[in-house]
Amino acid sequence: MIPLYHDFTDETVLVVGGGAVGARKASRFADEARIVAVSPAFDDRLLELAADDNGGGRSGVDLVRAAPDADAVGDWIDRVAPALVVAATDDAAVNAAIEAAAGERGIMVNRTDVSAGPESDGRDANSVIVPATVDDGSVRVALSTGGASPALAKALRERIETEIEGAGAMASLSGQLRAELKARGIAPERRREAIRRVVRSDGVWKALQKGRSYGREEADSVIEEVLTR
Ligand SMILES: C[C@@]1(CC(=O)O)c2cc3[nH]c(cc4nc(cc5[nH]c(cc(n2)[C@H]1CCC(=O)O)[C@@](C)(CC(=O)O)[C@@H]5CCC(=O)O)C(CC(=O)O)=C4CCC(=O)O)c(CCC(=O)O)c3CC(=O)O
Ligand SMILES: NC(=O)C1=CN([C@@H]2O[C@H](COP(=O)(O)OP(=O)(O)OC[C@H]3O[C@@H](n4cnc5c(N)ncnc54)[C@H](O)[C@@H]3O)[C@@H](O)[C@H]2O)C=CC1
Repeated sequence: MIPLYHDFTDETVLVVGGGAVGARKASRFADEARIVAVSPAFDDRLLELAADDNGGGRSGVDLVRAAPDADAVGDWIDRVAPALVVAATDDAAVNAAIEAAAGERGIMVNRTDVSAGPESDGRDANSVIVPATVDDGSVRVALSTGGASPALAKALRERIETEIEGAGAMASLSGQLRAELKARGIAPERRREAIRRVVRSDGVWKALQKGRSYGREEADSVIEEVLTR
């Protein structure tokens, strides 16, 4: 499995099953995508999500009360035309039918009730795993145990949370600096060396905690040292 980052802006995610798991997945994807959740009953978290989906530039969360059986899930996929389907019912036969119907249509599917494919040595080609994630600004860590232990994915995510603190500010500063060095016409080898030093400098990381201008000052001295050698 190869991890990739996918932008769901302007896309729809169909979540079938409105329990705790369906609610967690819907809430994750609602940051970007329009959500259509289909279920005979909805977790409180999904009801809240749908109620305040007008704020924050979200694309919206639509709740549809229905309980499609295995034969009907294909029609739901055709009607909603999602980029991704999340199979999150507590009915394994329905989840399996969703996976099959999505597969026939070449649509990504996240099956929440199994860790691997039928042969247990892999998932279907279009079957995706939702990783545990940590964000700091534009920096995003995604973590999977290959389905072996979601609880471990969560525990590791909690550890990494403190580890990447400040990475967003560093990404933003070093991104600006590399653009500036390019614009100044600094030779590529020097430029790369300077940026590599900046992102590894404890001094710059520490200074950034005080504020961007302190980080900038510290980074400038690291860069000058490289350029004047
Ligand atoms: C395969 C996968 C499919 C998918 O959903 O994409 C899947 C499958 C299953 N999860 C199960 C259980 C739990 N899942 C969690 C938590 C998370 N599960 C997530 C992802 C994934 N779960 C994918 C693999 C990810 C990987 O590769 O590691 C996370 C990371 C992301 C997210 O869901 O948002 C999120 C943590 C988010 C965070 O906090 O950062 C907890 C912990 C808890 O709740 O405290 C438990 C209980 C403890 C335990 O059982 O481990 C069960 C058994 C159900 C049962 O027993 O009936 C199955 C089915 C099976 O294993 O067969
Ligand atoms: N991937 C993950 O992280 C985890 C996965 N699971 C698995 O995910 C599944 C769901 O877990 P929970 O949300 O805790 O269960 P739940 O029982 O709280 O929710 C299931 C939801 O599916 C709905 N549903 C049932 N039949 C349906 C149909 N035909 N169409 C649409 N909706 C239907 C129910 O009304 C209910 O709202 C379980 O099979 C469980 O094994 C459980 C924990 C974590």
